[in-house]
Amino acid sequence: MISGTPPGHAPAIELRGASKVFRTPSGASHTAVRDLDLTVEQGEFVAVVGPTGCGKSTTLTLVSGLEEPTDGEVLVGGEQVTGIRPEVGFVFQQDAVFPWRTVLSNVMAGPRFRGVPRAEARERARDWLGRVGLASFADRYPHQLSGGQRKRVALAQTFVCDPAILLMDEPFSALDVQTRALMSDELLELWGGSHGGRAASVVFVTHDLEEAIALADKVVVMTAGPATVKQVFPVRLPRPRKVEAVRLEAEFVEIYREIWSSLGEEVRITRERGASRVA
Ligand SMILES: Nc1ncnc2c1ncn2[C@@H]1O[C@H](COP(=O)(O)OP(=O)(O)OP(=O)(O)O)[C@@H](O)[C@H]1O
Repeated sequence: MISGTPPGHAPAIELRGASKVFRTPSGASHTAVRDLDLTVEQGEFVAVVGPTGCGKSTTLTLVSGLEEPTDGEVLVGGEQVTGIRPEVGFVFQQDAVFPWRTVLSNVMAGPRFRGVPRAEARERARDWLGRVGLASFADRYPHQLSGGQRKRVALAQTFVCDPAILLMDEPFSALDVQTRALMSDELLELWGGSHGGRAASVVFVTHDLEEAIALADKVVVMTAGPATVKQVFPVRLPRPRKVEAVRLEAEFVEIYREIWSSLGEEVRITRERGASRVA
């Protein structure tokens, strides 16, 4: 797996002084993201943590092209983002599966939508179903699967489109702790073999600091809303990693402590604001 942006190449993602102001139904304006600078190098796995409601999802929607920044710039591969781009894949908390389609048909849907001939789409879908351990579930419907299996379908659906960039918004938060650890390991394996073996560039939003450290090359701590980058922590734990094992390493515990003291402060600010609003 090759990671990092080669000289002369643009980073995978760049946000430069990006801000997003929403208009609320009452007509007031709400700044969700303010003056945010963030760079994700090619092949880099970046985890984003921050207090609830600070603007993490909004940051992802700016990169995805679903929303435009009110100010500043958002670039993907050195180009201004003006809409949804084919090389960007998403995995969200809710599974984006079609309930009336079989697992195979769900995984084929992305390539078919992109004009891949049916036979080739089927072959690629079967290949990815094999890689996520669901080869024998191809004919099932989503409601006949467990939460973890549905999440695997969602991963296969995303990776089958060979994304250069992967945006993940709390993808495993609905899963139990054990399944979550398993899925994190699987994600790391799939990521290593993604995008023709060059590894996709990932932005992974999570509330779980352990998950963030176990997965990422760097952890970005956001401020209490409006979101801006407070601090960036490189995670130099060796790869390949197994999340359950890596958690026990002294270096992991050390970096956890450091990031938590940075993040905890923002969580406290957010809580105090909430309390003063209630009061
Ligand atoms: N379309 C919208 N219109 C108005 N306000 C919005 C809109 N989308 C988000 N917001 C507000 O912007 C802020 C940031 O929301 P966002 O979903 O980005 O936070 P988050 O950090 O992802 O939250 P959480 O951790 O709880 O998932 C919140 O106060 C939210 O209410």
